Order: sequence, then structure tokens, then C-alpha cells
Amino acid sequence: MNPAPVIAVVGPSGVGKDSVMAALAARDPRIRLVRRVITRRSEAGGEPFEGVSEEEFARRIAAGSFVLHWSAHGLRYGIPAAITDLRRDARAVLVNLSRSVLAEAEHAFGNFAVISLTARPELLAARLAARGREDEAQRTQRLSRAALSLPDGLSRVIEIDNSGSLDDTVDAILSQLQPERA
Ligand SMILES: Nc1ncnc2c1ncn2[C@@H]1O[C@H](COP(=O)(O)OP(=O)(O)O)[C@@H](O)[C@H]1O
Ligand SMILES: O=P(O)(O)OC[C@H]1O[C@H](OP(=O)(O)OP(=O)(O)O)[C@H](O)[C@@H]1O
Repeated sequence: MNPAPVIAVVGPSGVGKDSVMAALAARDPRIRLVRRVITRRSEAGGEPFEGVSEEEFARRIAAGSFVLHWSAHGLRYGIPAAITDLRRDARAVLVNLSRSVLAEAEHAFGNFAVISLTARPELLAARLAARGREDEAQRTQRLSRAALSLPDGLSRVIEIDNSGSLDDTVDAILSQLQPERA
């Protein structure tokens, strides 16, 4: 069987990427989530991730452990090469990516789609404040990136508004995923 599609979930901080991914996986266990490697405090909460030091992150890059890696928010993010194993028996594999690496991701994964989440601007600030993971300066820095656009030429981009209920968002996404892998 061909490897399952990798679906990047992208959009501004606070739009609901991690929440939507967790809710999708809760609806269908064959929708798998990539556990990212991040130079963030392990106790920061939110998505399940592996927290590592800057030195360990650089060591893993040198060892070829990541299929993708990037820097953002003063942090470093890596997608483990083990994503290949996840794709074997999954309906889809979801991964929270930076909008800046989507062209590279499409080349790396082949069977690839993007869910581009949006939300009303006033909700982004309110949701980041409610999440409480970042301080005010970090929230301001994140909000300044909200309007970052996606690169041209991506083969499949599904734009989804997450301004309403999370359940409605998940319904909207599931109605657009490839039915043949259901
Ligand atoms: N549809 C929604 N309705 C209300 N709150 C939401 C919704 N989606 C996400 N949230 C909340 O908004 C905050 C940011 O969500 P999160 O998934 O961390 O966003 P991102 O990963 O895009 O930064 C969290 O506190 C989360 O519980
Ligand atoms: O280049 P951008 O598309 O603006 O994305 C910047 C970063 O934000 C997201 O990470 P994370 O989910 O850790 O941050 P967030 O919760 O603030 O979105 C995403 O995975 C990138 O690492």
C-alpha cells in the first residue's frame, strides 16, 4: 500500500493547529500525529513533543535524524525521519509545520496536502492569552507573523476557518479528506 498522505496543518499562532490535530486524531485513530522535536521546555505543555537542548538538536541534524527542520519563535523544530513508519498503516499523518517550509515538505513527502487554518484576527490574540504558554512579548511577536502567506505551487491546500466550534472545524476537515483512505 502507498504511504499515507502527510497533511501539514498551518496557520497563525493561536489559530488552533494543535487543538484541531488532537481533535482529528481523537475522531479517527488512523489519523496519526507526528511528535515533533523542539528546543522548548518539556514542561511547556500543549502538543506532545520531545523537548531537547540546542546542542542535542544540532547533534540530531548532523546525524540526519530530521526529514525537515526550521527555526521560529526563537525555537528550533525538527520532524523525525521516523514519520515514514507512521505513514505505513495510517489514513493520514498530521504535522504542524511552519508555512515557510511547505515547498520543501511537498518535495520530501510526495503525497502531501496542506490544511491552512484561519480565524478572525481578534480571536488569535484572545486564544493565545487564554492558552497562557507565552508571555506578552512572545504573544506580540507571534501575532506579527499572522499574515504570513503560503508559497505558490502547492498541489493541495484546504483552507478551513476555525473561528467557530472545534467540532465544526473537525467535521469540515473530515468531509474533505480523501474518502478512499477512510
Ligand atoms: N475552535 C476553537 N474554539 C475555541 N478555542 C479554540 C479553538 N481552537 C483552539 N482553541 C484554543 O485556542 C488556543 C490556541 O490553540 P492552539 O491549538 O494552541 O493553536 P496553535 O497550535 O495554532 O497555536 C488554545 O487555548 C485552544 O484551546
Ligand atoms: O512560520 P509560521 O507558519 O508562522 O510558523 C511559526 C511556528 O509556529 C508553529 O509552531 P508552534 O505550534 O510551536 O507555535 P504556535 O503555537 O505559536 O503556532 C509552526 O510549527 C512554526 O514552528
